[in-house]
Amino acid sequence: MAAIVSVSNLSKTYDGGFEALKSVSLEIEEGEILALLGPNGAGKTTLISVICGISTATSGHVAVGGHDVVDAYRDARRLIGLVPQEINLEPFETVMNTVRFSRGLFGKPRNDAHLEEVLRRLSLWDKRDTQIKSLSGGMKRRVLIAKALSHEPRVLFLDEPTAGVDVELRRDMWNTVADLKSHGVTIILTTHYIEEAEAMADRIGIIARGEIRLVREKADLMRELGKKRLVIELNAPTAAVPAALEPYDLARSADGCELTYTYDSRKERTGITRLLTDLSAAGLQLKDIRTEQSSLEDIFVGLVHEDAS
Ligand SMILES: Nc1ncnc2c1ncn2[C@@H]1O[C@H](COP(=O)(O)OP(=O)(O)OP(=O)(O)O)[C@@H](O)[C@H]1O
Repeated sequence: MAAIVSVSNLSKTYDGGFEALKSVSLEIEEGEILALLGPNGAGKTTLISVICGISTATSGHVAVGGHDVVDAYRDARRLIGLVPQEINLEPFETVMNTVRFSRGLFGKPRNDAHLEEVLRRLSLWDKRDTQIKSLSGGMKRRVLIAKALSHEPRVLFLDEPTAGVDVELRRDMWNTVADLKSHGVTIILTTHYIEEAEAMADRIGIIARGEIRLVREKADLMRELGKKRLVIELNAPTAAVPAALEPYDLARSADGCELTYTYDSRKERTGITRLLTDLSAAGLQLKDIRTEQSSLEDIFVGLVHEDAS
């Protein structure tokens, strides 16, 4: 797949001297859902703002659909829909007029058939003549998406789509995003909910302190997360891992009291039963055993801590 958004060596230093983005490079492929996961203040909104042409970079380049976001601002901006964090709608306007007006701002000719399709897809068609002020919070968020889709963009940016939203609405938003993807929209969303990145994304990028720390296929990350560790506590410390146990590639703790076996929990045969038999044959006595599993949360927290230290 070809990259629809290409970010290269992007840096942003705010006026006060704060470096919010540090040489960020990222390729976003057409049709994918990329989740940018990062703690508060990591630089997610800044990155989106620069890509969308709302904020200017200090150095580096961004191209959307091959158009440079600075030199060919209009061409790039036409391809982008942006759903902001804040609900900024005109309360007395109707849903239909809101999206119609938004489309007009992009200089696109009136196309009510397209707007009908967008509103239907977002379950807002029945509300087309309703004033914004009479809508629920969840519906207002959907109107923001409808507005962002009004001019037929190819890439949709969702900045913290479910911040402060209850669980039910969050799931509703996840379904909406999946549906948009099935209609060929490329989606980049920012979130600090790990669960959200897991639920929606094809790829996950972790951003911390203005740097992209990792970008991986979610499936690969999940495969890694499928790895479990069996920690074996011994009755007495062992000076070394017995030769008979070498095939298990056990890690010995510094004090020799624990041996750790890493295995794939999703495999039919984990090797645990055989390991326990072999341990006892090697003369090691167990005091206790426990399992541990690394999660995206561990990876995330690890990266963020490493950063803070
Ligand atoms: N206009 C500005 N002037 C100076 N510093 C700013 C400005 N806007 C943002 N920052 C700083 O840049 C950093 C990144 O902010 P940004 O809003 O991009 O983070 P974020 O990852 O979107 O955070 P959140 O999850 O809280 O929305 C923060 O430390 C913020 O205080």
